[in-house]
Amino acid sequence: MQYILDTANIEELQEGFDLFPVEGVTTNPSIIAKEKKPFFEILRSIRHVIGEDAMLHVQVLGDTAGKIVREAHSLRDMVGGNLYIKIPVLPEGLKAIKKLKIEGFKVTATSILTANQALLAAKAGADYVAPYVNRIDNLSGSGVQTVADIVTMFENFNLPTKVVAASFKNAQQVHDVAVVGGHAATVPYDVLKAVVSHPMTDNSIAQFKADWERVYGEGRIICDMKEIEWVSV
Ligand SMILES: O=P(O)(O)OC[C@H]1O[C@](O)(CO)[C@@H](O)[C@@H]1O
Repeated sequence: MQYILDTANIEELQEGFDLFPVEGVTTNPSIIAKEKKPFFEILRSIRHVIGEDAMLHVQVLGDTAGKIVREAHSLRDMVGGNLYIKIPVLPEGLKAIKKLKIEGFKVTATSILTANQALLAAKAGADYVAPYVNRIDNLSGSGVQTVADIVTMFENFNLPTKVVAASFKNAQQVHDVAVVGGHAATVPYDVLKAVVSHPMTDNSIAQFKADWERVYGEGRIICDMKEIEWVSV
């Protein structure tokens, strides 16, 4: 499963890309608006931090296929790199996906709440579909089951489209999406940190350190000959 960071915050992206095996970034208008800076300035800063090869998924705002296609062209000109145009899965969005795929754009279909919507987006040519796990859960549905259904549908019909599950609020949702074969998960940075953390891991490390320090003093191993000899005495 690919891990993607769901944030436009530059400090989070610098730290997240430094520490974690993340392969890209997703944004949407709400995530961008939180940063309170000019749109293209934010996107260019993100591209600078993550490099040209990492995926950057950027959502359009247009409500007709024509407007969406024009926005996609501007994004390609102004941001570039490994760019995915995020398009909401409305009828005009499906039309835009078909047009943009003919022009060679990479596309992520977003705002997906049902497996039916995901299948239509895949048939239109989307590279990724983004079902909203937590928002589905909040409507008494099962976000994870929706992801599982989409994965099954794509397998049934041999579709190359990948599922990038989105809208996560906790680590268990990320776990469950991986178990059902979601190809990617786009997660806020705090959720990604929750995925790696466990209190017993911290306890174990504290215990190792205390045991070491009781015998050897300062807790460190440095790999030059002097230290190795010292350690092995
Ligand atoms: O429910 P939330 O946390 O607002 O998430 C909505 C999701 O929509 C997306 O735009 C889909 O890619 C993500 O950026 C985000 O995870």
